[in-house]
Amino acid sequence: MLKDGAVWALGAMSGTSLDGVDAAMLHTDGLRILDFGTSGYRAYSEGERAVLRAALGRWPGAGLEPALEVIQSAHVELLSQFPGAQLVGFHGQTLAHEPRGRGTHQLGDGAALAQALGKPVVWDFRSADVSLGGEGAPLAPFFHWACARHIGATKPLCFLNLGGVGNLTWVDPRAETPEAEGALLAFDTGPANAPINDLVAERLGLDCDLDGRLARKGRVEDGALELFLDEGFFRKMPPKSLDRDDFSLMLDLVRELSDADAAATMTGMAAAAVMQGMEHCPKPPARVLVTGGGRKNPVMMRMLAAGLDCPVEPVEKAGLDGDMLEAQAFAYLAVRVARGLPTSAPGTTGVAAPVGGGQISRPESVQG
Ligand SMILES: Nc1ncnc2c1ncn2[C@@H]1O[C@H](COP(=O)(O)OP(=O)(O)OP(=O)(O)O)[C@@H](O)[C@H]1O
Ligand SMILES: CC(=O)N[C@H]1[C@@H]2OC[C@@H](O2)[C@@H](O)[C@@H]1O[C@H](C)C(=O)O
Repeated sequence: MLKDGAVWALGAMSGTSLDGVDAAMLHTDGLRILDFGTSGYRAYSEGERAVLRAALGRWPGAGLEPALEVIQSAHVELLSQFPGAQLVGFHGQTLAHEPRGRGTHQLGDGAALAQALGKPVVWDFRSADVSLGGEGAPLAPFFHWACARHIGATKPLCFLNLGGVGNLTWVDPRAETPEAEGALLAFDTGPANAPINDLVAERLGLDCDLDGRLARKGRVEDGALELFLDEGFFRKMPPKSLDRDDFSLMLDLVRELSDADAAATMTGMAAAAVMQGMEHCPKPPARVLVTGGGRKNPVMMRMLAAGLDCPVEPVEKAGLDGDMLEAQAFAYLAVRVARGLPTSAPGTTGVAAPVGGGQISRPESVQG
């Protein structure tokens, strides 16, 4: 276990949108952010993405070797470019997530990665939380607390991650630790970019609706939006989390619409899901800081700004890096695991008591 001192940790995240691996260095003692370091990105090739896509929904077992090979080799390639890292936080690729059912599955072999990099690797961050009754997600909220303190926030604020799935964290920066009662409330809001990506891939062979160019030309179809908001998920109190494809029915709701109207409606659904989620905040936030790829979609940002009564801004407005926040989060969580500190709490995953997820693998030469 690490002593109290700060370390340079390297976090790596392969998100639900399957675009690639993000990696970022963070100097932290597991409580405070002392400094941000360099970062990098390794995109998946078309072929690699197809292999990963084919593995979505799968649980550990035979047949995953090609997908595992993609994850391991992409991570080794990217993470070897950070020789200064003292510890690695390796999220892996979520293939399936059913916290009240079969569990949660992040593909990746932390022991093999530790061996390949010659560094200790913290991995399997979500299982312990799930086995103790938590949702296993979202896990970035403890880092959001550290970010809120780092930027000098004095009033409650929200972090909104618009990735493949959306997740919202309400944080009270006056709390002394992230696990303190009332410090955090976090949950997945609903689908964000994943269904939009799926729509434009299916209809137009595109990766995403870049800059909302398609949605901008369309109009939100209210009937489809209402049917979407009828989903039981939105009435559920937090904590709650989602699998990437839990809302694949969305594609059916827009099937009859033109490409532009379908894109506008799906963008509207992602924004409306966030607005529903905001109603769960214990107190109105002073601002909503948006991270993840969705913050680059001006149509989505405009819809959010129109629907919420506080400023909605990309995290860059507060000096943070919205492309790397999740990778930094897993660097932060890795240090917390190594120091024996919790990484989730009742307010973030619904787990009964604060819990430290993640296991540590060390390369054989430095074992013990
Ligand atoms: N300029 C842009 N215009 C529109 N959408 C964009 C733009 N840039 C990124 N995106 C969307 O953001 C997605 C990537 O977001 P991000 O990297 O936050 O997802 P992720 O980390 O894989 O997901 P998650 O947080 O759910 O694990 C892209 O797949 C795309 O849909
Ligand atoms: C099971 C899983 O991998 N969930 C992801 C996903 O992507 C966004 C949202 O759904 C969030 O719950 C989580 O990721 C972020 C990094 C988190 O744990 O905070």
